Amino acid sequence: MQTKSTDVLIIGAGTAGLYALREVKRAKKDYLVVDTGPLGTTCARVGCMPSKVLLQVAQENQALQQLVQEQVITAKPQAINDQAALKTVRQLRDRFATGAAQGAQRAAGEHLIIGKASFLSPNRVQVMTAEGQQVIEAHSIILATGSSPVVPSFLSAVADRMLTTDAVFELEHLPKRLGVMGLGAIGLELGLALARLGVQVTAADMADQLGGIQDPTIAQAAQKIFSNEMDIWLGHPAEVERTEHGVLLKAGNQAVEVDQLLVALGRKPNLAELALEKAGLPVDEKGVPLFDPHTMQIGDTRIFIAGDLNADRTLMHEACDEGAIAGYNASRTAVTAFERKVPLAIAFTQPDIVSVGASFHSLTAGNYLVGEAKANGRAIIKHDEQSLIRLYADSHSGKLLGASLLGVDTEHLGHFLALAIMQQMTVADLLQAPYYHPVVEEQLQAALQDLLKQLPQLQTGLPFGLTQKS
Ligand SMILES: Cc1cc2nc3c(=O)[nH]c(=O)nc-3n(C[C@H](O)[C@H](O)[C@H](O)COP(=O)(O)OP(=O)(O)OC[C@H]3O[C@@H](n4cnc5c(N)ncnc54)[C@H](O)[C@@H]3O)c2cc1C
Ligand SMILES: NC(=O)c1ccc[n+]([C@@H]2O[C@H](COP(=O)([O-])OP(=O)(O)OC[C@H]3O[C@@H](n4cnc5c(N)ncnc54)[C@H](O)[C@@H]3O)[C@@H](O)[C@H]2O)c1
Repeated sequence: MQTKSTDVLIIGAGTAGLYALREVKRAKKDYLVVDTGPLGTTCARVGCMPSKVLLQVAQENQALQQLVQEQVITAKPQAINDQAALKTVRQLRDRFATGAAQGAQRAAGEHLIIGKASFLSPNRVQVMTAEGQQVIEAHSIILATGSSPVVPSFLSAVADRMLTTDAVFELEHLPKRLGVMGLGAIGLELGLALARLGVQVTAADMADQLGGIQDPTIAQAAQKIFSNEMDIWLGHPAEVERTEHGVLLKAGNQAVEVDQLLVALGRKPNLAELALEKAGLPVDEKGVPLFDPHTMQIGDTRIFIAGDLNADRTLMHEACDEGAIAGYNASRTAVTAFERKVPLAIAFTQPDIVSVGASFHSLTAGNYLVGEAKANGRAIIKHDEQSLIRLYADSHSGKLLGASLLGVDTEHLGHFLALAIMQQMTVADLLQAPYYHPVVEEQLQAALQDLLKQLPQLQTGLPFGLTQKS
């Protein structure tokens, strides 16, 4: 059996692992990277990218249908060619995934080992490869093996009619009737995309609000908007039953027969095969190692954990930051604590659902104010009649704390607000920015004015948004 030694071993060559690798190389450390394959990252192969391509194709189809309905286009277009639509999604997906896989191969070069890694002891890992077993001894180890869809065992009865995100982008044809279990970001994005391609979608979530939206006013508005496109059942766990021609999706006292089932019940960290017990790591009740989110270090060990594997901030840009932090610290004796960025989450549902900064549940009653604005002219032009944005500000200082947004193109507003929160800007500061007309950003201006009216201590007596020339 071959034994190799290295400074840093990275397990998992996905987004977090590759960002870690960049820092290890910058520190000029010796390294090895192990991945089971397929390379190409979850984000590009089965995650962020194919889901956004599918949403784009679906929105284009929806826009076309709308023009037909308004008789702007009079010749009825042919029915959607689902095989071609799904092939288009795969073609673009393949471009992203191939690019990512080639990037991983280039970055790791001859230091890449394709195989399954598991611990033998705190600094020794065995790797099962096609050629046999290898043992690697490393001074520091970075764990970045990502996550996989949660599929409860009761679904095995309908396994042949069940899809997860690992399979949905491989479909050759669209089902006529689809059941969606779980209305988090995945269930919502994919349920809406498929509904916009003409699939009859019924989606169930046991939570009382969809998309994990915490702000009750935004949650209610989102439910109203998206219920126009698919049947939404909230508040009861979903169950299934096999039928002669499909699957009976049930929740509470509702039931519907569907042809296929998309399971979007969350993702679980890929911990099981790592044999963490042999590394003697401290873990929580779910078996996830206890780590410091500012250093990515597990306890006081030389083992670091980044990306979806730590089940903390399971988003692509967070995986990049966590990988970079882990790679930086794994390459040095002293560990540096890094500031984490302003929280930002976007579901690309058009109207988008955005949460930025302090979440609604984290606000303290009596210490915050809400500024609200509804759809403006530009939103209405973009067929978004019901958008709603809610900004939260500190009731004493007037600093912006966070926001919950529901509206077309609010992905961009979310970034603007994240920067403002990062800079600790007040409502009055933010109103000093120019707001062009007609743009969706004017909704921010309206919500900020709504806030400033409630903050007499920030008012100068001058017109809102204007300052005296010095
Ligand atoms: C459908 C979908 C849509 C999404 N959309 C978005 C979005 O729009 N925006 C966003 O920010 N996030 C989105 N996400 C989340 C985002 O994709 C993840 O947060 C991110 O990809 C996690 O990266 P990672 O490096 O932790 O994991 P991965 O990229 O999965 O990397 C893990 C790597 O580890 C390897 N591996 C696994 N087990 C082992 C082992 N035992 N030994 C060696 N190697 C192993 C795997 O082969 C893989 O290469 C989406 C996710 C899904 C599923
Ligand atoms: N645009 C984006 O940023 C984006 C898009 C897709 C996915 N993601 C990431 O992928 C991860 C996984 O997404 P997800 O949507 O699968 O997970 P999730 O945890 O966000 O949502 C799962 C949903 O399933 C529901 N659920 C669980 N068990 C149930 C049951 N028995 N019956 C009915 N409902 C049940 C939960 O209430 C929850 O709302 C998320 O953490 C997210 O960060 C992000």
